[in-house]
Amino acid sequence: MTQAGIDILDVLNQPGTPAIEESKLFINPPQLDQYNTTDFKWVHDIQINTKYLEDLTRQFEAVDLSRLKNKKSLLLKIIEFIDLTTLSGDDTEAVVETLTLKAIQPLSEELKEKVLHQQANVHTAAVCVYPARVVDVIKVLDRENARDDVKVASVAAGFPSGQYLLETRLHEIELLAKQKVDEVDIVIQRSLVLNNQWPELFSEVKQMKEKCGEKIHMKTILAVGELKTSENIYCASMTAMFAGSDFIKTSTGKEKTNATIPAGIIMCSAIKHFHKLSGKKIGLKPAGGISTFEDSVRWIYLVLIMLGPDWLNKDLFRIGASSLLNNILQELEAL
Ligand SMILES: O=C[C@H](O)COP(=O)(O)O
Repeated sequence: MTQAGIDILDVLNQPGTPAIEESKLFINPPQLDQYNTTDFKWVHDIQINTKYLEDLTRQFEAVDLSRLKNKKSLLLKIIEFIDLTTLSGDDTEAVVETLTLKAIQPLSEELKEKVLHQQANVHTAAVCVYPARVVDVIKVLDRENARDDVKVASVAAGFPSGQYLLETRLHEIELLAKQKVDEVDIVIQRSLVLNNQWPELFSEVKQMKEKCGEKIHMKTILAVGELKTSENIYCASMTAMFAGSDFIKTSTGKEKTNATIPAGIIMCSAIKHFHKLSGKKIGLKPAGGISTFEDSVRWIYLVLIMLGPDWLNKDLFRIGASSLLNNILQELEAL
């Protein structure tokens, strides 16, 4: 991309925009009408065209995003996409209080004056914590009268490994539902993918969604860095969506490899296929290692190109991140 001042929503028509021929992502075009959640035979026909995936990844990574116009509104938009996260063993009530206040009011008075003028305040989409810290988030949101502004999200289902008995994992979600969280980020048991136990994966995720009910949005973390193949990422994405996930999420942030562009391409393709099949729009949440403006814009751009502008709202797109917000604030200060 060589022109100066290109709006993110104009990039579709710019030279240098990756021209996606989605069917080329697969060696044989996926037979969507064969997909089912009973015998899962279709899984064996999925074969990703690695060379095309590499080409596309290169194209996405080569796009020059440094000349985007209206950086300020893009930075503010990114704040609204963030699930502001702390997932540490040493999280305390005080740590979570500070984080939640930051989610409610990320901009200092001075910065607000500088960049927002008379506009309404900006918040992050959610605060995301371990189950034991949910109570701390709710306490602050209630006290600040901000329960409608920022969602309460908890990781669950034996996060981050998923290596707990199903009964324990389901019970954890049940307890979170009683605490009235808005969103639950469950993690799958990777062994079910690695051993091709697709009906079992479907059944587990479905039971988890049943514990969430309709009101609680369930984001399913695939831990793509541990799924070994692109085919597994695609099939796990489809299975999670068939099982009722409202979002699919790349990573816990604890794997050696977290959110990557090739995984994002495959997940977007699965979301597109699921939309074609069911008419339902499922959200995407890249998470893990996303810490800069450039990282975030690249994901926004990927979603825009692969899924279209309809997906660029916080009901369908989130960025899970612990350190991104501070960097975005620094970028705003530097404007
Ligand atoms: O879900 C969110 C991730 O755990 C955050 O990962 P991060 O600490 O690399 O930003």
